[in-house]
Amino acid sequence: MAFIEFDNVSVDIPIYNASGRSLKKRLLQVATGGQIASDEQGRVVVRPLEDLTFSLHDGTRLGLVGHNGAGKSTMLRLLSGVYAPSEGRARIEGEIGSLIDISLGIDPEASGRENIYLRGALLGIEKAEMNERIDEIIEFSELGNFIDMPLRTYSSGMHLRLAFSVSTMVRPDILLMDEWLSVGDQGFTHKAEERLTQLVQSTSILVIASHSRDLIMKTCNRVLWLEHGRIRMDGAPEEVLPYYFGDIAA
Ligand SMILES: Nc1ncnc2c1ncn2[C@@H]1O[C@H](COP(=O)(O)OP(=O)(O)OP(=O)(O)O)[C@@H](O)[C@H]1O
Repeated sequence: MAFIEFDNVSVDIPIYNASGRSLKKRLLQVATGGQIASDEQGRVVVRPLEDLTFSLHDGTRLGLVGHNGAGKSTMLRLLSGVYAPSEGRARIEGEIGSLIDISLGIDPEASGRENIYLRGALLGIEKAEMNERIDEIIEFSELGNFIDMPLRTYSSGMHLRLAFSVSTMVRPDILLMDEWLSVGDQGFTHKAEERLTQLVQSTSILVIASHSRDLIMKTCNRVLWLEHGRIRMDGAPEEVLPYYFGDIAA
C-alpha cells in the first residue's frame, strides 16, 4: 500500500549569493511565482511551496497544474527527497521512482553498458539484478554494437534511448513524472509509449506535472492546481481543468 500525506507543508530555499543589498532589495520588490522574503538573519529566502495539506492513496493519478513558477517542479523534488519540508510534515509510504531528469548521472566517457550499471545503481538496483536484466535493457535500447562505445559518440536520440531503457525498468509504488516522456524516432516512440503506459498502469500512485490538458484528461483522475506555491483547487480533472484553463471564470 502506498500513500502520501502532507500536513501544512512549506518549503523554504535560502539564496546564499543574493546577499548584496541592492539585489536583495530588488528581489524583494519583484513579483515572481515564488514568494520572496528575508529570514531573521537577513538572508533572502524563496518559499516555492506554502502550507500544503492533501493526501494521496493507492490508485491516485495526480496531475499537477499551475503557471510557470507555481511550484510544480519543487513539489516533485520534495516528493523525490531532494528537498525536505521546512515546516509541516510529509509522510510518504512506498518506493518512489522518478522519471524526472532521466539522463542524470550519465557519464559521457563511459560506454553505454557501463552507463546502464551507473544509472541502475542510482535507481537503487543491485548489481546481481542488473546482470540479469542488462540484455533485456540493451535489446530494448536497440543500440546494437554502440552499447560498448563511449556515450560521447552517441547522437542525442541514442543517448535518450539508453536513458529511457534503463530508467523505465523499475516498478515503483509511486511514480513521479515531469511531462510525458517522448523519445526516439517513430518506431522507438511507439515502443517507448507502450512501456510508459504499462509502467504508469502498474504503479500505485502517479504524480505528473503537465501543461497539457489532453494528457491530464487521458492519464489523471485528480488534479492539484498550484498558484504561487499554494493549492488553488483540488479535485477531479473535469471539475478543476475548466477553471484552470479559463472555460469558467475562477
Ligand atoms: N533552487 C531554487 N532556488 C531559488 N528559487 C527557486 C529554486 N527552485 C525553485 N525556485 C523558485 O520557486 C518557484 C517555483 O518554481 P518551480 O520550478 O517549482 O515552478 P514550476 O511550477 O515547476 O514552473 P514551470 O512550469 O516553469 O516549470 C519559482 O518562483 C522559482 O523561481
